[in-house]
Amino acid sequence: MALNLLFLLFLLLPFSILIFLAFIVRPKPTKIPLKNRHIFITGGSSGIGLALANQAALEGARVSILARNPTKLQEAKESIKLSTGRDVSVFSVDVRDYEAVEKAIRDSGPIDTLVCNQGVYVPQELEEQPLEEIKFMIDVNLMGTFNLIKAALPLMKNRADRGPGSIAIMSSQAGQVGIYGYSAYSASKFGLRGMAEALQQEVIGYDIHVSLIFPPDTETPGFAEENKKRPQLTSVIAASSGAMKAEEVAKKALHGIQSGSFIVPCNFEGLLLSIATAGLSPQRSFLMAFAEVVTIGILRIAALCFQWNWYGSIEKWHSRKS
Ligand SMILES: NC(=O)C1=CN([C@@H]2O[C@H](COP(=O)(O)OP(=O)(O)OC[C@H]3O[C@@H](n4cnc5c(N)ncnc54)[C@H](OP(=O)(O)O)[C@@H]3O)[C@@H](O)[C@H]2O)C=CC1
Ligand SMILES: CCCCCCCCCCCCCCCC(=O)[C@@H](N)CO
Repeated sequence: MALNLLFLLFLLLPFSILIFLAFIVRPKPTKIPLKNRHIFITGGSSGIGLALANQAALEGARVSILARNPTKLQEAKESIKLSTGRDVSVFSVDVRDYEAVEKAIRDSGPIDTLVCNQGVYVPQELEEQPLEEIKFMIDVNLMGTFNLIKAALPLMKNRADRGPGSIAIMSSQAGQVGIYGYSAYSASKFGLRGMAEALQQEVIGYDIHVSLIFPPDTETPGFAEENKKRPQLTSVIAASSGAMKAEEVAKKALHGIQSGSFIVPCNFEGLLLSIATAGLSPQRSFLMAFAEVVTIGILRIAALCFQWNWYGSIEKWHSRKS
């Protein structure tokens, strides 16, 4: 009996510690507003970025968008004007060009929320993929985001009494788990996570909150292109998490950004994936921290089942080929 009680206490220990900690370190919930504040969205002329720009404009934000193609930017500007009645500023810039990025950010005025959403994806097996394509993804997705943040930070830090700021980075579920055909793309997105974890520690003192967004496959013009040449196995494995509409992803992303969450999953599978891969990333919500701690074990089992299933598909695919 005494032994049973001791065992029960032992089991309850992690929960008791958590509840105790909740009382001392109660994290204050941040609300990072959009209304009348400046949000700067890269890749804002298409897909998820365009949906983000639209919804932010609807919420009363001052919106700037940046992308390369000026025609697509103009079309985006007109479509946002039509659906929200608001004017957005457009900047035709390649994120790989640091000087041009710096100039656009300076010209756009003080930024409250920077959304680094530009991204390119060309899936292929590493052995077949030309090095130029690998470098292209690393340069646009990872280095481009370094360029943006490096240019924006000095100005974001000195926003003088404008309330909390935010830096949001568009990753992908392929930035939480490596997927067949995505060696370069996953590397670029995993890289963003390392950067974001370090950056959050560096900028919290200026009341700037970093958010990493992890969408599954999302119906966008870029995805339609990708789908034409995606290896079959990539599609089979990615299907484990279903597909979303750009508007749904944008809605989840804006909600995550406004609540100052570090990890922002977009669908149910994404939530499980985020807990299974939480690692040492920060967590502001006590409720989520609690959920993470109690479900992590069972989610590791689920993760292994997914992996076994994926390796099964890979094996089947090889035996069918030979
Ligand atoms: N769709 C999906 O399935 C998923 C997408 N994501 C991520 O979401 C983000 C947006 O994807 P999605 O909406 O599908 O993409 P789209 O291809 O539809 O749009 C990409 C946007 O980025 C811009 N862009 C691309 N390269 C550059 C560059 N070098 N400099 C400046 N702007 C650039 C494009 O404009 P332009 O070409 O004119 O420069 C366009 O506005 C990406 O980071 C992607 O990795 C994550 C998970 C799933
Ligand atoms: C513990 C339980 C785990 C639960 C489920 C795991 C499912 C993982 C699926 C990963 C899908 C990756 C899609 C990437 C989409 C993308 O980025 C491209 N379309 C290019 O933009």
